[in-house]
Amino acid sequence: MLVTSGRQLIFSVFAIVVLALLASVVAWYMGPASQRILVVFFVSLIAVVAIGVYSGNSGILSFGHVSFMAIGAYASSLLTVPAMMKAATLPKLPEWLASTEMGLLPAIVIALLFTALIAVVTGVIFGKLEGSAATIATLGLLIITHGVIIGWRDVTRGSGSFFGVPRETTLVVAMVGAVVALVVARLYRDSISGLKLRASRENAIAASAVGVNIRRERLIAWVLSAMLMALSGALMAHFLGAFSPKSFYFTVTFHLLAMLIVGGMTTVTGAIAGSVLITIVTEILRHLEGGFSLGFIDVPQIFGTTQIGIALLILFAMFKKSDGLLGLKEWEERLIKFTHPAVSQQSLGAVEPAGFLTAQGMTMRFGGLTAVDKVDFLLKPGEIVGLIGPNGSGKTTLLNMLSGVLEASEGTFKIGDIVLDGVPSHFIAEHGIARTFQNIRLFGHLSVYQNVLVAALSTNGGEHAHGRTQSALARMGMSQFADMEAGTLSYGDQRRVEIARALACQPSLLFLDEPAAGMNREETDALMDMLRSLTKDLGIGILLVDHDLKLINQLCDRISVLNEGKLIAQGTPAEIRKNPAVIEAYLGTSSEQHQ
Ligand SMILES: Nc1ncnc2c1ncn2[C@@H]1O[C@H](COP(=O)(O)OP(=O)(O)OP(=O)(O)O)[C@@H](O)[C@H]1O
Repeated sequence: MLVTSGRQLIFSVFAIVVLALLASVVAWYMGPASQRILVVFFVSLIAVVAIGVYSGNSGILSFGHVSFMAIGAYASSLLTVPAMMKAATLPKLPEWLASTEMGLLPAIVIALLFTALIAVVTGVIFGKLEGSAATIATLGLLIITHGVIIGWRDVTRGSGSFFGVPRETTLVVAMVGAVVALVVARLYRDSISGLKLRASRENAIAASAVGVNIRRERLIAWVLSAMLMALSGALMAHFLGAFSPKSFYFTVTFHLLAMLIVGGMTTVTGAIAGSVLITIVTEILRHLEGGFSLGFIDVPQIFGTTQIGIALLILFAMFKKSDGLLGLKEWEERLIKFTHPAVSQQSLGAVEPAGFLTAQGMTMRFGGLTAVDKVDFLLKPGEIVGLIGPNGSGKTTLLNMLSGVLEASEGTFKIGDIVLDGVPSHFIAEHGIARTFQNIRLFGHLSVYQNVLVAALSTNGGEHAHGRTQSALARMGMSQFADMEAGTLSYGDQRRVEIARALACQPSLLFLDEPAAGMNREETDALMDMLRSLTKDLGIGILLVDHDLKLINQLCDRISVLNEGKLIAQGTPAEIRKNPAVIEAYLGTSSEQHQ
């Protein structure tokens, strides 16, 4: 299922096809040299968008994708090289492979499936890593694959040239391959999976907290991009007719990443622009590399001019346009307004009868510091419980444990009968607990609508996702901001979007970490009315962390008080106001002044 307007996609696909056809016709008229350049461009473009599918959407730069290109090249070549040639050049091949002689299309299909298999295995392993650790792991993949290819002589001819590959990648074949890859990448970007992955790139903790299973989404992108890389590798092999392990190593990795980084990693438009630019620059510099004359001065041969030129372009992009020349939006997203589907709004009440949240002995240690110490806690649907305490008393840490953002050092907690100890936060969101964050965690470069839609799509099986999204935005008074980039909103509006996003999960329990921070008195009062209506109309239970004691006193049915990680009091606002331990630890000498 797609999450963008059909009009944008139709324009995008139309433009891709027209541009590819136009370029092919022009190259056809210009002769064989231009055709060769265009074939290499198309095949490289497939690889660039392929890396973009994973790196652009997940935000994890991959140095290892060229491995899949190599696997595609060797696999499809082994399946297509004539049996006689294999008998002469690869005498130790297993019999079934030695006698196999396929056409290009079936060979590519099998090569892609084989690559997908390897990608599933490596993706599951790498999925455990985050950020730069994941990037370094992909570098390891490149080096290991290269080593395996060199070492597996009986099948690959080791470091020698693998030749005799049928040259079947014509201009038309390369063009069709590129169009397919571009359309797949474009559709993936605005698929449900693509949107969830882009949300996780913006903020992984928040994405998980609204129900996104980040590992699963990364794996999907990894496998899809690996298959596109294999397509590129296979087409390259069948264009060159001969290649070696060196053809799929650092140099090509550098070129492809340069195209992606310079153009813009997150969009298909950026991948195309970067590929065009780097191809043109490479062609120009290749001609100049051997030395040239400016008329009054002869410039001598400078070894590595092309690489230096490309590296300078990367540096320029990093300094001046860190999101790439084309930025973070597709061209059609800039030109064509997204119209939200007209759907009936949905109730935001929990689908299933909600259970109590019960927590016992919750403890969190950070090294020698015990931030939360054996805290018991209860939250029922339909009630509002305040959690207060001086700065650093452990409120946010407790909330993080109960929402799966942090794994407790000790203690157990459950919603209804479902034990939630040690489960990831997307699992907790799927079981009816939604939250907001003290330091706002929106998906800054996604629209307000997309921010909320991600949550709706990731919970309750994604049912009526647009209806829930529109209901949540309407309830928070944010419908008119739906198309704005979330990161551009004012502080107070961002907090409202965060609450709308949490509501779209149809939670039975809602944790709010300082929701009134950054709001003026009027806005805070409006927020109070809204929170009351959530408990009254929808039966949602709210856990409210805030330093605004007026808000807490007026709104909460019960209050729990933490001090230095320990629960020092629980009771109604009236009881808490009179509690001597609270007065001493938190309220100072007089409780009245805080009412
Ligand atoms: N990831 C962490 N690593 C180490 N120490 C941490 C971490 N998170 C919190 N702490 C420490 O745990 C203690 C409790 O912090 P926490 O943020 O939960 O308090 P809080 O009551 O929410 O404070 P505030 O009202 O200022 O938000 C503090 O001493 C804090 O420095």
